[in-house]
Amino acid sequence: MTIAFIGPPAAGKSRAGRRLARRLGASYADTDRRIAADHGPISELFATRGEAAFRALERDYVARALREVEVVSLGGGAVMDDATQALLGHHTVIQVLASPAAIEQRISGSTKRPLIKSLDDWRAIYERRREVYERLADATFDTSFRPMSRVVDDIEAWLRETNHAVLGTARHEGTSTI
Ligand SMILES: Nc1ncnc2c1ncn2[C@@H]1O[C@H](COP(=O)(O)OP(=O)(O)OP(=O)(O)O)[C@@H](O)[C@H]1O
Ligand SMILES: O=C(O)C1=C[C@@H](O)[C@@H](O)[C@H](O)C1
Ligand SMILES: [Mg+2]
Repeated sequence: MTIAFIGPPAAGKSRAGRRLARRLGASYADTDRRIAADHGPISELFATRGEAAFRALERDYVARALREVEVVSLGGGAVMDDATQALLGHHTVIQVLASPAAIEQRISGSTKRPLIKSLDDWRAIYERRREVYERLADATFDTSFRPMSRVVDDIEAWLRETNHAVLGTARHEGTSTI
């Protein structure tokens, strides 16, 4: 059973997922990174092939990552796909969130997100997707204004409470502070 990180843009899906996997010695993938490695930057994909083509690619990359690795960070919009929603029902889904004030700092000056040019864009997207993120999530962790290592401490503690299978299968390095 894979652990999938979901949440709005810049919430911390990639950082939290990567860190958790490193700490657990678990296999990891970031679907945005995999798509970009194979097809070029996502902003260019949006510009040249359009969002619909990106979403079709994304669906396949998400399905493959959920089969292949123990921890996966999804793109922010991946959960809006019906097939992806159905697949996620068979996995452990962790939502990460951050406050608008934290998001504002993170997105300022960044051009890598084609759908987010301002905090208002972010708010509108989050409000549109909020119900879906909440419905799919097994647990939610706030990443605003705190070190990611502390966030990952909380996630690891939750996995222990729920006796998650990844703790038995991954090469666990319990005392690491990565
Ligand atoms: N806890 C944190 N404290 C400060 N900055 C953070 C924290 N978490 C993430 N960031 C910053 O926020 C940005 C987004 O983080 P990350 O890429 O992990 O988010 P994401 O949810 O994967 O976003 P994306 O929509 O790009 O996939 C990064 O620039 C990162 O440096
Ligand atoms: O929220 C979204 O729709 C997106 C988020 C990013 O992770 C990328 O997947 C892409 O920029 C689209
Ligand atoms: Mg990411």
